[in-house]
Amino acid sequence: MLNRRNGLNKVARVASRRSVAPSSLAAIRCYSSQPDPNDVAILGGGITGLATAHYLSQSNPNRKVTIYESSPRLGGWLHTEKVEIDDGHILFEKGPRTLRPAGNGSLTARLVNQLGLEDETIFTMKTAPAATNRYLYYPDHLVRVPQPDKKLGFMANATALANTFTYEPAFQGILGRLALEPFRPARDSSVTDESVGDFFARRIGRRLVDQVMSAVVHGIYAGDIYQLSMKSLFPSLWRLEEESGSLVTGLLQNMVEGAKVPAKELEFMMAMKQPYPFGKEFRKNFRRSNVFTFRHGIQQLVDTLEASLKKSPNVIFQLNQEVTDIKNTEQNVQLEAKSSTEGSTSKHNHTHVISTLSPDKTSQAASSMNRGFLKLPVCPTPTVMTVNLYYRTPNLHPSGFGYLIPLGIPIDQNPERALGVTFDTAYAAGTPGDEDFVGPMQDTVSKRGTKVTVMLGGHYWDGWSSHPSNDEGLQMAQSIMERHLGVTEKPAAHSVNLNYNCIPQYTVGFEDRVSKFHDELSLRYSGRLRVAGNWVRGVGVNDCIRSAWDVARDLDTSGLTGLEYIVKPKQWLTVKVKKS
Ligand SMILES: C=Cc1c2[nH]c(c1C)Cc1[nH]c(c(CCC(=O)O)c1C)Cc1[nH]c(c(C)c1CCC(=O)O)Cc1[nH]c(c(C)c1C=C)C2
Repeated sequence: MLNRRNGLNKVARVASRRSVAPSSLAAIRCYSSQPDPNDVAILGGGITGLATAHYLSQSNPNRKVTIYESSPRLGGWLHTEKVEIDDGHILFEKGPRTLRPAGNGSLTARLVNQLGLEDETIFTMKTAPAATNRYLYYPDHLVRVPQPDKKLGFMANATALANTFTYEPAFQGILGRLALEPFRPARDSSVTDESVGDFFARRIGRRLVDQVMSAVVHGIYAGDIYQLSMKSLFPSLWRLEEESGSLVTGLLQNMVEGAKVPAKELEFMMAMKQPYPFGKEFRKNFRRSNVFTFRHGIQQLVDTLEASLKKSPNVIFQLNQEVTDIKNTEQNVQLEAKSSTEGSTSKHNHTHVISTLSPDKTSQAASSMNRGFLKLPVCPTPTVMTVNLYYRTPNLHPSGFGYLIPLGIPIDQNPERALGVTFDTAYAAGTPGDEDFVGPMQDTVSKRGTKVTVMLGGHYWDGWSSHPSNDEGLQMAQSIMERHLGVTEKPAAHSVNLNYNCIPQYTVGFEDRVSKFHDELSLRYSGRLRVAGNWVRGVGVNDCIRSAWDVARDLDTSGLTGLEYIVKPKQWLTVKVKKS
C-alpha cells in the first residue's frame, strides 16, 4: 500500500524523469491513500463498461457500481436491428457480427455461460464455407485466399494453392520473395517502431503488402497498413526479426523449440484451461466452431448483461450523462456529469473510476479543469459506415465469409472508399439440418435470400469534415454490389449506419504514447482512475471483455492504471503448443 509520503516521493521520481518544472509539481495534488474500491464509477456503457460492471459485481456483490453513459442506449458499436418485411424479419448487425472462439474467446464463452446464453448461441463450424473461403478483390474478380479446406483432400488443396500462386496476379511472385526472406538484412537496432506495411515491404516485398496484407488490415482495423504499428500489432514477429534476423528462420525455430509468449498471457491461458462447468453440447460446438453469435444477434449479449446487472440493487445506470470532469480529491474522485437531455450538471463522488472511453475523451475529462493533466493524443479512431442489404434472391455471392479490398486498388476503381463486404447469409443462420451450423435461426422470413454488409470509410475518411448521408451510403453500397458481384436487384430491406470513431488505430509509436498517458494517469490519480477498452487489449469484442476482466481483477491492487500490460517490460516465456 502506498502511503502519502512514499506516494509523493514516487510523484517526484516520475516528475524528474519527465522534466516537470518544480512550480507545476507543487501544483500537483496527489492523494495516494487508497480507499477500498467499494464505490466504483464506470465511464461508458459499451461492452467493456458492462462487462467491467459484471466482473466487479461478481467479485463483490456489495460493491456499488455506477455506469455513466452519454447516450440513451447501452452497447456502443454492438447494435443489432431487426427489419420487418412482408413475411418476417431480417436481422442486421450495425457493428460486429460474430465472435471468435480463439484467444480471448474462452473468456467470452465463460461470460456466455454465466449469462445463461449457451442455448441461444449459433455456431458456424470450422468446416463451413464461411470459415474456409475468404476473398480478395483484385480488379475485376474475387480471388479466394489460399487456406486449407478440410472437406477437400490433400491433392485438391495443393492444386488450388499452386493455381492461386501461379495464375492470380495478386499472389504472383510471393513464394519467391518468401524464399529470399531469410537473406534480407535485419532492421537496424536503433529502429524503435515501424509501420506494418513498411516492415513487410522490407522483408517480403511491397506487392504482398499492397495487394494482400493491406486488405487484411482493412478487415480488422479499417486502417491504413502504412500507419499501423508493427510493434503493437505483431509483437512476436517484431521480436522474431530482432532475435533471429528473419521471420522464416525464426518461425521454423519456433516450430522446433516452441514459441515465445508474454508471461501474463501464459497466466491467462493457464487460467482458461481450468475446468469450467460448460454444458456438454456447448463445449463440443465451441471447440468445433470458427465463429459464433446469438439468436437475437450480438445485441443479445448486451441486453442480457444489462438485465443481469439490473437484478443487483448495487448497480446503477446513469444514461444520458456525459462525464465532463474527473477530479481527484483527498477522500475520493469527484465526477461532474452533464445531462444530455436537460443540460444540467451534477457532481458525484466515488472511490475509483474506470474509464472505458477513448483515450481522447478520458484525457479531455481529466484535463477539463486545467489542473495540468497533459492532453496527450494516443490514437486516432476512424469512422466506418456499414450498409446492410437483404435481397430476396439467394446465392448472389460465392459461398464464403466475404471479401476485402486492398489498398493497392487505385481510388478511381474504388471511388466509394469501400473496405470490404461480409456475406452475412453465410453464417447468420443455418438452414435446419445443415451440419455446418448449430443453433437457432436469426431471420424469420419464409425463404433464405442473400444478406450482405458493405463497409465503407475507415482510414480513407481521415480528415474528412463530413461523411456521406444515409442515402448516399445506400447508393454507394448498391453500386459496389453491381460492379463487383453483378447484383442489380433492388434490396428488399436495408439499414445504413455511421459508426463514429469506432476502431482505435494502434499507429506507429503507440506504445510510447501510451506510456506517457500511463505516467500522467499514475501521477495525477494514483490508481483511482483506470482505463479499459478496445485500445488496451485489442479491437475485438473478445478483447474488450478481456480488458474488462483485467481491470476488474486488478482493482484491489493499488496504484495501477490498467495500462501496465502495454507499458511494463514484458517477460517472454517459451511454450510448446499442443493440439487439444
Ligand atoms: C471490411 C471491414 C471489416 C470487417 N470486419 C471488421 C472490419 C473493419 C472488424 C473486425 N474483424 C475482425 C476483428 C477482430 C476481432 C475479432 O472478431 O476477432 C474486427 C474488429 C476479425 C477478422 N476479420 C477478418 C480477419 C482476417 C480477422 C482476424 C481474425 C481471423 O483471422 O479470423 C477478415 C474480414 N473482415 C471483414 C471481411 C469482409 C473479411 C474477410 C473476407 C469485414
